[in-house]
Amino acid sequence: MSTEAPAAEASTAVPDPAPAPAPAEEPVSSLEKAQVDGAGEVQEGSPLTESEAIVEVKLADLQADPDNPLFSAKSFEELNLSEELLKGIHQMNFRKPSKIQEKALPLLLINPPTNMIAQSQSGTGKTAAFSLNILSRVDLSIVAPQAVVLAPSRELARQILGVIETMGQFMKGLVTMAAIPDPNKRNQAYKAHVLVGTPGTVMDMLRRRYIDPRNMKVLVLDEADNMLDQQGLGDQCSRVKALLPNDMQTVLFSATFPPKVIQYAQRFAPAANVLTLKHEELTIEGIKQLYIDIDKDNDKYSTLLKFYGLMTQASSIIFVRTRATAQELERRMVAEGHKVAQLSGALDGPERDRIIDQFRSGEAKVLITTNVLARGIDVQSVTMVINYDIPSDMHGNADPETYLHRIGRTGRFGRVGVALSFVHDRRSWQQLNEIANYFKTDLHNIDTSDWDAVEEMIQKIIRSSRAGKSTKEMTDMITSG
Ligand SMILES: Nc1ncnc2c1ncn2[C@@H]1O[C@H](COP(=O)(O)OP(=O)(O)OP(=O)(O)O)[C@@H](O)[C@H]1O
Repeated sequence: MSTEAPAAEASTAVPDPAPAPAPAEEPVSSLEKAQVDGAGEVQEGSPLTESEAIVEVKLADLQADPDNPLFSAKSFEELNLSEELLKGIHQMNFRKPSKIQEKALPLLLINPPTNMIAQSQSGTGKTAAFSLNILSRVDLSIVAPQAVVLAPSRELARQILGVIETMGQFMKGLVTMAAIPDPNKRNQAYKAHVLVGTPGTVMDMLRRRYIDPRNMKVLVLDEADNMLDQQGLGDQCSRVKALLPNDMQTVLFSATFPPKVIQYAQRFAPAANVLTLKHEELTIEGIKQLYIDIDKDNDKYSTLLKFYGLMTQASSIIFVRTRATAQELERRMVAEGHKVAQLSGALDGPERDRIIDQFRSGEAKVLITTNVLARGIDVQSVTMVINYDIPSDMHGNADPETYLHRIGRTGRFGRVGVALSFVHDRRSWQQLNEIANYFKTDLHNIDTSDWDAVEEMIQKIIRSSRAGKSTKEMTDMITSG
């Protein structure tokens, strides 16, 4: 009986089916399956080719601005990385480290290894920071697990695995494996240097001795606040840690560390170097945050349809609260001839893999999903995020952290994006206000009296690059729409 924690989504629908006993994956590259953004692969025929080129050029400006989270004073060459890793980074088209990479890496690479708790805005390259540490510490002559990364969803685990494989492609003999639920593969030893998985599967595999803990050196929790704060996931992470050697380097990364979690995080990773940010510093300037005031709940759907044309210009994600809403929206939109895909924890693993891969490849441009994909998913072509339901907790209180992670699916590493939130009643209005106050950020109302103007304004944002533009200039651009 597997113990995978339920996905972080409101479950008015069926609970997660109990996944089959955890499965080992073939130790083959999952690169064919997982797109790895930043790997320098040309997206042939992609409508984004032009804007990708603009981002390349403008990135240099952003990385030269000390106030920008992408800024760095150093080069990758100065960060004490091996030749193989520098080649991997070069292959991924990374020119300069971001602030978090520049700050975290020297501390992570110090010997004896030190724990770390690190926070940095969404889309600023945290994955590369912890992956470079792992790959620097792996001894290739021992083919046994030496590092394990835990992530809250199978999609994120597969994505991180893809990044590690691309980054480590010049390390001869490197073997990596995913530890995520897969009913077709079971009772198989994890003979790999690096594992990336979901906490329940990793826990099961350690308990059943398919993962040998004896050579383990590094434990990473990505989206650590979420993993430690969620009841099921938190327990599983603690159990994994208890089954690993005591002297593991424990590394916790996230864009958000609410105060109530940080103390627990410090117990989980004792004596850690801590890099944190104020919540006012967390919003990304390149994400234009808009909201639309809808009179009646019933009009939400017809309002959504008005944005369909904009949604399909590049890629978009529509976030809803429950699986049932996700399914319902998909059904209605498909019935009306729109091309949309839907992913929630109600689907089985292979189906989820198929859908996220379709979305990454651009085959599906509009994805309807729940909070299960709110965190970590990196698809550079996402220019629009729609909060069809404002993120809230089980008591109906605003959930600013989830809002930040959701909107952070766009505006990745210097790109521009639009985040549009639907407000339809007093409660959703209060929730959005709370979120705006929490981050001390301005949200702009969309004037629905002239849809052509709305469309033109959003088009302008999607096409523009924020490089060199101050917040004020960007704000003027929106308000002058
Ligand atoms: N130094 C760099 N130069 C250029 N691109 C980079 C660099 N570091 C990372 N990237 C790219 O930036 C994107 C975002 O990186 P990543 O997914 O690691 O962000 P993150 O900080 O983990 O975000 P989130 O908080 O949403 O999980 C990826 O496409 C990655 O390839």
